[in-house]
Amino acid sequence: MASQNPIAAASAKFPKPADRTFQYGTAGFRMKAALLDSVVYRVGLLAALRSRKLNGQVIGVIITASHNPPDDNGVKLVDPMGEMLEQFWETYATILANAPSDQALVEAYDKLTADLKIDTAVQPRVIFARDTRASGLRLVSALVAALEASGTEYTDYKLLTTPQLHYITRCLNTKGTAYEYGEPTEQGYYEKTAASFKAATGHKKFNGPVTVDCANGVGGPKLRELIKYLPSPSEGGLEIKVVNDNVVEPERLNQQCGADFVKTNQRAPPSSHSTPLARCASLDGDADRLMYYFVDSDHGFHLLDGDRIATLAALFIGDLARNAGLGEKLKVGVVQTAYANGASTSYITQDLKLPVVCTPTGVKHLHHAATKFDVGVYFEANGHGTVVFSDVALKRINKYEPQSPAQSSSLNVLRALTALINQTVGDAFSDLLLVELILAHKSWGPKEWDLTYTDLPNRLGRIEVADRIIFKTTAAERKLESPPGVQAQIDGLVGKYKNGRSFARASGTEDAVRVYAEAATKGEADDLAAKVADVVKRAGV
Ligand SMILES: CC(=O)N[C@H]1[C@@H](OP(=O)(O)O)O[C@H](CO)[C@@H](O)[C@@H]1O
Ligand SMILES: [Mg+2]
Repeated sequence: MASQNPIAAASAKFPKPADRTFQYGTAGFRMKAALLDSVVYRVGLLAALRSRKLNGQVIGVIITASHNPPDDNGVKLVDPMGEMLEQFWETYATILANAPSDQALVEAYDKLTADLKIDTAVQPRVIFARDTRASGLRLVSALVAALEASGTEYTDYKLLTTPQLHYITRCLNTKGTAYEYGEPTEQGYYEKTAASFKAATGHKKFNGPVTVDCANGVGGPKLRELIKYLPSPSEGGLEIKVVNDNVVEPERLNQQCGADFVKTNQRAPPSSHSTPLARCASLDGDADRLMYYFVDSDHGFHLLDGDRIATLAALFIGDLARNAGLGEKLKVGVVQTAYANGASTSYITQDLKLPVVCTPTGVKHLHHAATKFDVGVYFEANGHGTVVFSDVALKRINKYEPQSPAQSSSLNVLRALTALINQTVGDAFSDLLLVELILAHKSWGPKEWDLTYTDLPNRLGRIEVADRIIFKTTAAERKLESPPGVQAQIDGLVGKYKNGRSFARASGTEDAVRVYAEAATKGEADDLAAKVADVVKRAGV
């Protein structure tokens, strides 16, 4: 009988809103927190199934809505190696989330168990954490109800940044193997990060402090914690000034601050009192994105976004590999999306002479493409990214016998970087420390970094249409194949602008079509974006 089934009984406490259809998208499930209880309950069930299917490996669940407003929330699953949930399982998540009743949910759960040949004797294991949103605790209780109803062993890591939970998931699943990733605790994360940062920095000097805007999210308290493990400024360590770290008033999360504010508005948070050439950085609400910026007395605000972090990392790691004597043996490549500034792509191919791959939007696509290189540097322009080292690359780096003191010192830095950089997912903390140590090694300020190439002026717009699904893309989202004829119109417009490039695609996270345009001048980029937007509007009615 349905009422005796523990899954149905617990589900009754988290009824699905009848008028809603949910979709596990690019960022998991994300929406107004008030709508999310049934979804989180069902994601808990899916986590149990996934862990059972993978022989009891630990699955991570993170409750966060990243850069979204404070009254949103979201939930995402983390696979055993700390990667995003395998794409095929997104469909199963969507099936469970949309089962119309408690009984239908049990049937869907049982059907998945049977179809996927899941051994019900396997003990599932799940870990979870949340960001600082007010709704987090309530949603945790829905998750716990699912884990208990499905007989899952679980650990609540309470408040963590998203990348910390990815790190711990990988640590737990690699413990005792040749690929052991680290201590599966928050403290283990700080210790590994701090030790490798110290080793990679050596005796290099930091030129003044970096101010970090924490979006009033979980990054604030966690960055303060990390700082305790880093060498202090009086010992020659990096001075990190933490700002926008108010988590006592959760309604301030991502408000007038944070990485998304800075990227979208192309200006510093109003609370910033930065002096010329001082390094500033902004995290997003779950600390997996990072933006840098500075002001100078001549030109005002300069944004150093994900493209800049990618190019800086690729430049530095390419040089290190060559100087260590591993230049031929480590193929470094960069992965971007169509939103990367065209000037960054030219800089990577023409100046750094490294290959660039363009993938569709969404970190999972970039991450996957990056693993095809020995050293794959991937970043979205919005500041989410990391560097992944293949197993072969790690072996080469660890086994290589340096032939000179110069090779030895480069090799040591490279080895330290493989530990510093969070290989599971973009991590604003390890990316921040990576940028800082590169600037210290090069004796660069933000201005020298900015001068490596000049961004093409660009414009990103958002257009609401009746049905965005009709906008179908090809060529890693750079061309529209439907509606018919629209791409030809866009090509016609682009051809009229010097250095013009533009594309339109349906957003995966919002009910809108995004239009991106770049051109030789700001005026032309705006003009091109407006004309392409008109084409999209006409096609979208
Ligand atoms: C132009 C842009 O910034 N798009 C973002 C946004 O995706 P859309 O599919 O464009 O809505 O959200 C994704 C998830 O956070 C992020 O990966 C991506 O970079
Ligand atoms: Mg985020």
